[in-house]
Amino acid sequence: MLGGGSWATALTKILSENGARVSWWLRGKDDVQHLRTTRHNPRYLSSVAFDLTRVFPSTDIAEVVKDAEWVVLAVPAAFVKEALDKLDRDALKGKRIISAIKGMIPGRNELVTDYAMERFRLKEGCMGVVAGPCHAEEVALEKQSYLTIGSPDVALAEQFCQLLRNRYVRAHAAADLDGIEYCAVMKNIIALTCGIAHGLGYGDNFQAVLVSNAVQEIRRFLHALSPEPRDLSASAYLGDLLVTAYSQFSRNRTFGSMVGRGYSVKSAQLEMNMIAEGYYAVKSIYELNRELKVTMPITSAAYHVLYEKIAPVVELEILKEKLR
Ligand SMILES: NC(=O)c1ccc[n+]([C@@H]2O[C@H](COP(=O)([O-])OP(=O)(O)OC[C@H]3O[C@@H](n4cnc5c(N)ncnc54)[C@H](O)[C@@H]3O)[C@@H](O)[C@H]2O)c1
Repeated sequence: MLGGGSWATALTKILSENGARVSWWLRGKDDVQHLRTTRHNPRYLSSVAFDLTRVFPSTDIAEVVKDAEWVVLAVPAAFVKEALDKLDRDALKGKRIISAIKGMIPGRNELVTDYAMERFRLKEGCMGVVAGPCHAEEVALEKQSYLTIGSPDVALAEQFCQLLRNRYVRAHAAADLDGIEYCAVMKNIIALTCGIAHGLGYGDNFQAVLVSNAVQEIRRFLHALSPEPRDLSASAYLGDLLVTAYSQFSRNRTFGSMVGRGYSVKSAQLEMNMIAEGYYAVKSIYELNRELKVTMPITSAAYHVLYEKIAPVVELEILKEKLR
């Protein structure tokens, strides 16, 4: 498991409680020491106690990966390149890689799976993504949750599902890796925009229209990039969009709401101790769309507010006219 945040902590809980041995890379020495002595991650989901006969925290990423059958990437997208670049180019050879990251590599506007495949010379069939409407906080509380594992190799996806299934986690396999991964990136942009609207005082009526228009925006974008048939009403797509747009645990929505209420981007980021992936996703998707030229009013509005310092109130007035 690579990553020390909430999602890495939640996935380590699920996998280790199901009997897997989990070597776990965390960046901070103090966090590793704390885990080894108290069995708890001090920073994220700190109520979860780990069984240290099955969970092995370490700051040595090469050592963690060395004997692993599966490698799960759960570092925020903004830092995944930095983390993976610590590894030798052959370090992931012969392993099965699952990305649990819902974001793109900043500056490269590349999906995490595409970057990993290129960096480690992997074949597409050895990678998968974890998606679905699932917040780490609810995993910690063992609330009923659903995950979708997307991989062009559906057998590999199904093997990972078997490692995840338990009393409160249902998991199923799907073949649409690109569609699921892009949708997971885009739903964060939508949640962030819902937050901006909420922060400005728009209500539930407006948010419902925003989210329905978002489904159409995602459909157009996915069709332009990867026009395979897919059912966007499935929980890996629509479910994930809904939970991120509406949940109290959605940090993208919280971040957007702070911006809508007048915080600068910097001060909103400083105040949250967590990463709002949508901030980076907006830039990647907006830049990718410069070539694709898909009509994307919601992504454009978020971009103008976050990167061109257009006042949220002005941008939402413009967006309002474009929604149906
Ligand atoms: N939290 C969830 O419920 C959830 C659910 C599904 C997917 N995800 C995805 O999982 C990924 C990880 O998110 P999270 O929620 O665990 O993050 P988080 O905000 O909970 O944790 C942030 C982590 O990033 C680390 N970090 C900060 N600066 C770093 C750096 N320079 N280099 C390396 N690491 C650094 C921090 O130490 C911390 O471990 C994201 O792509 C997110 O979209 C999260």
